[in-house]
Amino acid sequence: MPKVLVSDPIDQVGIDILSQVATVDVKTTLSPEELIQILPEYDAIMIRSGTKLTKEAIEAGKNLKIIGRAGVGVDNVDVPTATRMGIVVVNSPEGNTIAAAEHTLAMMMSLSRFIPAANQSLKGGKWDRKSFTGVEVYKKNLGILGLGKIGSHVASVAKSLGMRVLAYDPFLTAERAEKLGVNLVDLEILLREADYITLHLPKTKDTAHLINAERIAIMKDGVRIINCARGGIIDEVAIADAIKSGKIAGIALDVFENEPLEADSGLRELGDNVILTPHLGASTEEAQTNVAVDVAEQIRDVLLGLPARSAVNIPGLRPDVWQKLKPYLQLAEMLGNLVGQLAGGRVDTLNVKLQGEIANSESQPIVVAALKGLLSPALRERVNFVNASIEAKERGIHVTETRDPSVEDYSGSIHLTAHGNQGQQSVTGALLGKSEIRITSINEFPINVAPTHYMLLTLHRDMPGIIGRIGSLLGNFNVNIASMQVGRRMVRGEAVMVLNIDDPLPSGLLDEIVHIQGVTDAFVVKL
Ligand SMILES: NC(=O)c1ccc[n+]([C@@H]2O[C@H](COP(=O)([O-])OP(=O)(O)OC[C@H]3O[C@@H](n4cnc5c(N)ncnc54)[C@H](O)[C@@H]3O)[C@@H](O)[C@H]2O)c1
Ligand SMILES: O=C(O)CC[C@@H](O)C(=O)O
Repeated sequence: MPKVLVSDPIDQVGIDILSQVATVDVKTTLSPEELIQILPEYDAIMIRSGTKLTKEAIEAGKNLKIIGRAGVGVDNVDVPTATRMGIVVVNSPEGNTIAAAEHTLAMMMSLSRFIPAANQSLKGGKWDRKSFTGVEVYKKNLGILGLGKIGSHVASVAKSLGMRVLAYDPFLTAERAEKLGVNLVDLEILLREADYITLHLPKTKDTAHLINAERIAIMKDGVRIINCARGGIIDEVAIADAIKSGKIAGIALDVFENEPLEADSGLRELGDNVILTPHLGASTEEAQTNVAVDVAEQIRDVLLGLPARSAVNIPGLRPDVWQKLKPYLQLAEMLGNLVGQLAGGRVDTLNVKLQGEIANSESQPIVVAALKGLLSPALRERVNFVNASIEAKERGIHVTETRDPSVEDYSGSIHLTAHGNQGQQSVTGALLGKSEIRITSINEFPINVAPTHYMLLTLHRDMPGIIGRIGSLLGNFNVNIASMQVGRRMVRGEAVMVLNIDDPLPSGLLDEIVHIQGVTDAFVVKL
């Protein structure tokens, strides 16, 4: 049984799913050192935002196949290291959308009506109504930074509260914003016009300290800010200063530059107009069930050899799409392996052409499969679907993609062309029925060969006697031929022969074959 480590509190439903296929250890109080010490034992790890999977931790996880993040943000995972090590990283992109949006709205209302402070005051024995006169959100401007899943839900609720919604999101189309009934504006306009500003974007090098002293200075006096996205998008020192000066009327933070927030953080000292929650955006029963199921199912599937539906470092495939593409992925991998062996030396460019019924399919997984096949003779089990693209890039292999739906020889086929330091080679493959793989051309010579473990390929002149001579040579060396195919474009022109052989070719025999008169080249292929 594979072993899965659950290192943050996860809903029991997730543990039950994992237990169907693995031994599950739940250890939620590990120090970073303890984590590094035990990670080599595990095939998978499931985390929330508490566990930090640093480069060092991931490198210690020598047997890890998958990292499951029960939530959206993967900023606590060193994804490039995982990718380099061929570890799939999956998340739950939608499981906690509503929870985070509702927490944001609750923060906005709490800021407007001083609910936490009024509650504290009343429980402290007072009946103070004067200190807690709030403001209405009705007819106010809400500025949303990042109009993705959470931002969009906040926008639609805010509109129904009678707010005017402005959004800044450089990656969003004007059509999408219009459909949401939101005014898409420049950052500066949003900062100048908003009465409330809420953040819903990822933390990247471009968004770090996006809200800083300079940008606070151009905001309306009395603005209220909410951050339920990620700590560090706001400069905490700058907002604390702006609260103290009265420039900002209120701020509600669910996320912090350092989590857990330091016990002596200055933010804890600020007044009633500052509301702090300990990263609770995703903490609803419903969201925790959603993310646990979503991620546990993906870990279970990957441990069973199935694809993940929302991997962040490989193309995620829906099960129905995967069922359809699976035989083509196997075909692409075999063809990549074949064309790489024919190319012999270094490959600089690989063209992947999707033909017939798959011409309009998602190409990325097929390209990745072809690259995995291409690199597998050199990298063996070190290359997989996760790191094939990176490994190819690091080796300077440039990938191009083309599509031709008009090719109708087979229902769907894949054509690969590899250019390298030893020239150009091309292969085509198709499926017979639903899943039987056939090689249907080599260097544009039509053939129809079922690939086998050992194959001998020759390029030769189509003339009497050549095939017999090659056959006798193999017989002399006790190599058994299982089947044979010849492809040619014209009688007595150039031809290709593919022999499926039962045994590996003894050393020196290939050289003898190449020296037969009329043979221009010969290759031994091991698939
Ligand atoms: N507090 C919590 O517990 C909690 C829960 C869930 C999600 N989150 C966080 O909330 C954030 C949003 O999550 P989501 O699911 O809506 O993500 P999403 O990917 O659906 O949306 C993010 C949006 O940000 C936009 N964006 C990216 N860079 C930007 C930039 N420089 N300026 C403006 N917009 C930019 C993107 O175009 C996208 O539309 C993430 O940081 C996520 O980690 C927090
Ligand atoms: O794990 C959590 O509770 C927080 C999750 C949240 O930050 C996310 O990005 O999905």
